[in-house]
Amino acid sequence: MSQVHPYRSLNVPRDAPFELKPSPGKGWGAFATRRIVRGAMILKEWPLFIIQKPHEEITEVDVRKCFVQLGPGEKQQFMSIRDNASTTFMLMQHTFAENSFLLTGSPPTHGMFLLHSRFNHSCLPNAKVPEASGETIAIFATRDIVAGEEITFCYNTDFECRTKNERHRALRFVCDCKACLTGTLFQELSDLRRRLLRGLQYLTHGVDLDGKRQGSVSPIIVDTELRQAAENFSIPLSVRLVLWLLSMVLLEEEGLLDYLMIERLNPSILRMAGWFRTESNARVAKQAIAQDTWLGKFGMACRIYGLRDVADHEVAVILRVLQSRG
Ligand SMILES: C[S@@+](CC[C@H](N)C(=O)[O-])C[C@H]1O[C@@H](n2cnc3c(N)ncnc32)[C@H](O)[C@@H]1O
Repeated sequence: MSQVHPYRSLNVPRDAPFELKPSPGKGWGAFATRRIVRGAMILKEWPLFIIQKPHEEITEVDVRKCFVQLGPGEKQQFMSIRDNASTTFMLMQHTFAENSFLLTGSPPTHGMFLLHSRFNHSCLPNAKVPEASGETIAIFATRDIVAGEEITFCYNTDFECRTKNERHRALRFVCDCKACLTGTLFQELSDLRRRLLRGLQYLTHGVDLDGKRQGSVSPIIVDTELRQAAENFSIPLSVRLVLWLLSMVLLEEEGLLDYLMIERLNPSILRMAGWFRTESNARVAKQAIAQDTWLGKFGMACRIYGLRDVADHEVAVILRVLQSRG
């Protein structure tokens, strides 16, 4: 008689729109049992326990201290978690590291989430786990998901600016999503788009993804003058608006511009469009924002690309102050 897999003992809520089952090449995963519409919450979960420490400082002793305080059923659930559904973890510290999520707050807090950590990764996911602002985390559908489809989210927050090789190095496993399939046109374009997005992020934020100025190894912005303009925020407002809108176009083409990302980025774009003080620029910026599509907004904003604005100096000063405050 075949043995029941330990994951069968995990408490998936009865009304949850997914089931756990094997996902070829990825251990187990979560699969939709019915249609899930974009924006729907798929699962909200409380942690089994939390540890208030930076990730790299969490030790075996820390995890064991939490483990001994669990009830018998909870202990059994913790012990059921496998390394990619097959082998048991050698150390509890490893179980925690692979199956925990960062919760916002200070000091940094990590929670052990038994169900959220059963969802596999994709660089082109159909769901997202937004930054948590409390003890719970939740996963939301970022597009319509059909019954039977695997539900995935992206494990890292900056992957939209990382090429396939960079992503695989960070993941330590090989993803086989559409953006990772070597030898395809989509994959080649995906790498180009994500590399370009990293450059655009540098130009608009004045720092790289890690919040630091670029080093001399593998520079993102090669042109020294342009790099310095980015770093001291002296890029004109008209250029800044076009760069932001180009980022939105590229994210959309890549299939990453979900409603949560729009909610996060759009306020900055709207604010920026309202900063113009040269009347002709302000008019075009307003027209750009009024367009229905990101490509339309970008195309319209290009009409003022490179033009100076009365607000340029003031904007540079504000952005420098904001950056110095972190
Ligand atoms: C947090 S677990 C996810 C659930 C896991 N598949 C399981 O069976 O318990 C993360 C591990 O799942 C596997 N995995 C997740 N996404 C994957 C993907 N896109 N391709 C291959 N393996 C993946 C990797 O082994 C990874 O270390």
